Amino acid sequence: MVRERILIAGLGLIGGSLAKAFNKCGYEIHAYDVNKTAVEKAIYEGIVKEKIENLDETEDEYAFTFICVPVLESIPILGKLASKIKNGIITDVGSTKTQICKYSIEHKIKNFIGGHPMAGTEKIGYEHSFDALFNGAYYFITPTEINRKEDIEKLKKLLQSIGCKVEEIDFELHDKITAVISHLPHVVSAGLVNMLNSSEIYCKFAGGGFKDITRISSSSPKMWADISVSNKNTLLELIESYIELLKNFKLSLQNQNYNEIYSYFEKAKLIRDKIVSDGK
Ligand SMILES: NC(=O)c1ccc[n+]([C@@H]2O[C@H](COP(=O)([O-])OP(=O)(O)OC[C@H]3O[C@@H](n4cnc5c(N)ncnc54)[C@H](O)[C@@H]3O)[C@@H](O)[C@H]2O)c1
Ligand SMILES: O=C(O)C(=O)C[C@]1(C(=O)O)C=C[C@@H](O)C=C1
Repeated sequence: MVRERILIAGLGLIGGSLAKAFNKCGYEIHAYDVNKTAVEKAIYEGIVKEKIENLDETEDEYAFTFICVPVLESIPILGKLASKIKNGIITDVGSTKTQICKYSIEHKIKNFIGGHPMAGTEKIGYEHSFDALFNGAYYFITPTEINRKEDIEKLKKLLQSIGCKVEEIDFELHDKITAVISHLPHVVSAGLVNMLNSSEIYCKFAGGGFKDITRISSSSPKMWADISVSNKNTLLELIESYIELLKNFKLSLQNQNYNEIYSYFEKAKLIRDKIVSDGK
């Protein structure tokens, strides 16, 4: 029986995890990456069937194509792939959606549907990928007016088949939401680590609390620089709000207003406890 083919462009943590999940479901995976050793390892492991050397020579033979590279690299790759792939669905996994979706509209790429799994880790590269990464995770898709209904349904079904909870959302709203729950937290986490300035005494004694709140700072600098730049305006607004929030806390502390100080922590505890218990 002929297996449906999926092309993965960018075989790192996310591309590799998708490759492993789809391979398990019976798809034939072809992969492209500037890092040839990642693709070779995946072929050796039996996850990937074929290495694509040059995207300019891509055949129009894929039911689905996933672009899984850092967001600023994604648009040129979409441009190349869209000129080759006319039948199958092209999607991406980038953490920001406005730029790539606007590009697809401007260039009338009807078979492109933006996507973004709300699942990941702080690890980088194919060697850290695993097939269960998306199981039970929310997965945003950001269709636009140029997409065909049947393509949207096809992509949804594929993602559901690897355990994702698929949510359709407008691409600009997506970037506003993820700026709050993901992009600003990464900026803040990196800021807390940078506060240590590599000082030996701080690094030596940093304990569970510090490691918990800064786990995500071990993520890829390229990935986060790209995300920050591509969601610049929303992130700038949020940084202003966050500074305001810290200023208010500072004022409460300066005024020794115990009730306000208490409320700051109490409010956070209530919201955070609810997020955790709802997610169970
Ligand atoms: N890591 C996460 O938690 C997470 C979660 C959801 C979405 N994302 C998004 O997924 C995408 C990939 O992130 P990742 O975590 O897999 O990163 P990664 O660094 O693990 O993998 C990226 C892969 O892309 C390859 N690559 C980079 N530029 C390329 C290019 N121009 N052409 C071909 N290959 C190229 C790299 O060699 C690497 O193998 C990013 O857009 C990111 O925003 C990441
Ligand atoms: O768990 C982590 O390490 C992540 O940073 C994952 C995380 C997130 O911020 O929640 C990172 C970026 C994505 O676009 C989606 C998920």
